[in-house]
Amino acid sequence: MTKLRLGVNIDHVATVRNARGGAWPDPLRAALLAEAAGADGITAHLREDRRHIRDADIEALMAGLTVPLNFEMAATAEMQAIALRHRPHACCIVPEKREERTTEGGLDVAGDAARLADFIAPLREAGSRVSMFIGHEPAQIEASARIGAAVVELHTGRYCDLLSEGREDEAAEELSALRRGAAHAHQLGLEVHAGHGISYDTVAALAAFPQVVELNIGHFLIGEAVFRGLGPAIEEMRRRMDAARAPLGQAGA
Ligand SMILES: CC(=O)[C@@H](O)[C@H](O)COP(=O)(O)O
Ligand SMILES: NCC(=O)COP(=O)(O)O
Repeated sequence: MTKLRLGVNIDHVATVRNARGGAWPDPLRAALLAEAAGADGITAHLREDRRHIRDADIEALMAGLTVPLNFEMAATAEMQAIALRHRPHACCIVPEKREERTTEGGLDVAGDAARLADFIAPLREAGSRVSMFIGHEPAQIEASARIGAAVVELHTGRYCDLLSEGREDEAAEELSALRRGAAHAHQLGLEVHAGHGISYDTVAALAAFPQVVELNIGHFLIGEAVFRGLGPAIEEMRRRMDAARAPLGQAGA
């Protein structure tokens, strides 16, 4: 059985660094600490506006990491050239708007399938696993499979927001839709990941989806690190993931 992997997103170490314009805290140092605490991979999103991660961070991560890098990128020519230069383990194609506070929704793969098929082909040929960051709608999942993506990452932000707002019935509906989406994607031969906004309160329900093999978690962990340290914050997330997975017989497998 496949172990549920934890990808730690270190974007918001860079957010803190950039607030003062210097070099501290260093995202690579955070990534190496995350590795030591049991992260199976590191995720970093090089936004077009460079609001957190910068080009030099990607270079440092590529040179310094021993676990795989999941490079989050918009479907632009600039980002494609950067990905082809670095050839990260994975390229996750995300929608991006400069005016958004965070990634607001999933990529419209169904509405832009021909362009995205052409866009991801060189990334695949360069050896990166291509992942589409999408919502749980069947049309988006089916289009991701059709264009040749290896992976889909389901956007869990709405579920996490609804639960933290106490809107439990709506959260339960969203969770069911995510569960159906994970099963549908798996049936189509896609590897299934999930991420965005995941916290200690929301991780168990998502880790319990048997088809999900990777969770990418960042903002909550970097915030929690202020209180308990990055290593312990990650170890507690890992413990909760394994506990949720144990009934499926997949913990530590
Ligand atoms: C795609 C995704 O979910 C993450 O990369 C997230 O977007 C990073 O944080 P920001 O949205 O704050 O840049
Ligand atoms: N792709 C989602 C991710 O990398 C982490 O998102 P968040 O936990 O920072 O919201």
